[in-house]
Amino acid sequence: MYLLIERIPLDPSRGSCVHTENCFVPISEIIAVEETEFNKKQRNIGRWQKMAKLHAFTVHYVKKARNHRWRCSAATFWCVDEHLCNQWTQALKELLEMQKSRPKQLLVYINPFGGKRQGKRIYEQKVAPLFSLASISTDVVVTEHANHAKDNLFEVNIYKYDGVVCVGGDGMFSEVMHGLIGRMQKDSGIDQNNPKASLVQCNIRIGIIPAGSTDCICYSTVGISDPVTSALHIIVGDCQPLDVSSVHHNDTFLKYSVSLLGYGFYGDILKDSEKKRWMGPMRYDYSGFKTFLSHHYYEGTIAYQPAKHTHGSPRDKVSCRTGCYICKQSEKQLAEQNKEHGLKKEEGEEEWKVIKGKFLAINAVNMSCACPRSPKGLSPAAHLADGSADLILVRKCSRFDFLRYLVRHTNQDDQFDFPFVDVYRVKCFQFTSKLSEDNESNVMDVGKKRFGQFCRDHPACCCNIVNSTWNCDGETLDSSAIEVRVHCQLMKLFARGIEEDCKDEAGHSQSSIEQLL
Ligand SMILES: Nc1ncnc2c1ncn2[C@@H]1O[C@H](COP(=O)(O)OP(=O)(O)OP(=O)(O)O)[C@@H](O)[C@H]1O
Ligand SMILES: CCCCCCCCCCCCC/C=C/[C@@H](O)[C@H](CO)NC(=O)CCCCC
Ligand SMILES: [Ca+2]
Repeated sequence: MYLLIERIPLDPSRGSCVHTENCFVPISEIIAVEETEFNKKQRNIGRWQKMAKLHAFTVHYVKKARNHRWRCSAATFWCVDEHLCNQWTQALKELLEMQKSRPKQLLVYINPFGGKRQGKRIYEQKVAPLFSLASISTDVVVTEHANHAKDNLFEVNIYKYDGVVCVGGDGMFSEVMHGLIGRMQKDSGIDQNNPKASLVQCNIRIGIIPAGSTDCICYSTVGISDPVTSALHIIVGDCQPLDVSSVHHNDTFLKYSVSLLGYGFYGDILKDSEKKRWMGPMRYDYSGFKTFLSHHYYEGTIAYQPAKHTHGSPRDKVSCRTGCYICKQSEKQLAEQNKEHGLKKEEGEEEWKVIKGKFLAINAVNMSCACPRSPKGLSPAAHLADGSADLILVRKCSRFDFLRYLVRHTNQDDQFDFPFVDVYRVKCFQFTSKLSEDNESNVMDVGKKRFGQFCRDHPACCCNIVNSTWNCDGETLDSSAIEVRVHCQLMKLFARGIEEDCKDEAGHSQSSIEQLL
């Protein structure tokens, strides 16, 4: 159902400078309806001036602008008949009440130190007024230390909320996600340390108000990193399911990941950049440049099981978009497989592919990982909710070739069209570094551990005999040997995926409005 809003010049004698503009607003994209005090002095109401009393109501609605940006716009409708005005207000309010997916009560966590340290200001100035306009009540926690939000989610009555909002970057989102998923498993008696456990889906949606350094999860699921746009997606009650990878080492749970699990290049950048947090988002440019120059590669073995249930491929030219067909099909396919065979049997039966090599980077991404630095992301055709991850292996190559590969993160060219880059769509994988293989196979050879940082045989070859670290959504992992499994649609966001290109509708008039339906 739509509301047609037609803006017409109120004063025909001045009509030349006030243009007519029509738009259809789906009821689902109305933010609020308010009774309005109509103040004659504020407006030149022309032909209406002689009338005694005007009654008015205002509809606040989502206005879609360029590049997936949403803004809150308003249209005031007025007439002389008070009863008619009340009927309209009432009818629209009832329609809004029927939008059951809209949140009424939210738990908000603000990281005051994420990104440029603007989280608190962004929430107070840009988001809180919109929540209040939409009659959403909130409990707000400004975090005092790392893991505050995560620990808090194990203590509060989460079931009284329609969603949890995090104001911060990917690290803050990760905290809230760990809190929510961990809490759900605890309440259902599921042991997270079991890598084969069937995890319980988390139906409490998370909203991300971007205020971090990369904001990759927000950008990849909404199409823009913009606090007002994200607040509006929360208000209208959008829902985007999301795949989550669990990461284990030797039957011990390490972390969940939704964006990038990166070893080598992205792990090294993260490790170096953590020491430079005071630089803010610039730390990634500094550490990125340094890591690029160091050109370290790492030896190891990867074993993976291909994601046969999904129709897509990482080399597809089409991307995951709102209402994605591939995500829906993959979910159905997985559910059927699990019903027929049971998870353990099915996984046990399928073959593992094994790859040994020297790698500059190993990137496993559950989503495109698009962000302002890389608008198409590390795997442009990755899907948000298809139960698979794209495993990208960048083998040892020259600095120049690696630079060519990195430049393709930022332009339209195919990132996988290089002889030293391979990409696979997988449902699970394991990685062991050469160093840990050697240590395991020859634990008595303590001499190996005593070498300095670089390869003894080839001091200038950049072959690192220490391990790199895994970058797990912007947090480092303690272990280099890991076992990863994708859990299809384990959680949900207040988002709708990236919408197909919508035309630019920016630049509406602020003139008064007459109701036409
Ligand atoms: N009050 C706090 N003091 C210190 N650290 C905090 C606090 N609240 C949260 N954190 C931690 O700060 C880390 C980084 O935060 P956040 O992700 O918001 O910003 P960022 O790292 O700049 O951005 P991005 O993750 O997008 O690169 C998170 O891992 C979170 O655990
Ligand atoms: C010569 C031009 C070369 C330009 C290369 C630019 C490449 C940019 C790619 C960015 C990919 C981001 C992937 C997302 C990772 C997040 O989970 C993580 C947490 O926020 N961010 C980083 O690790 C921060 C990673 C930042 C890397 C710079
Ligand atoms: Ca996926």
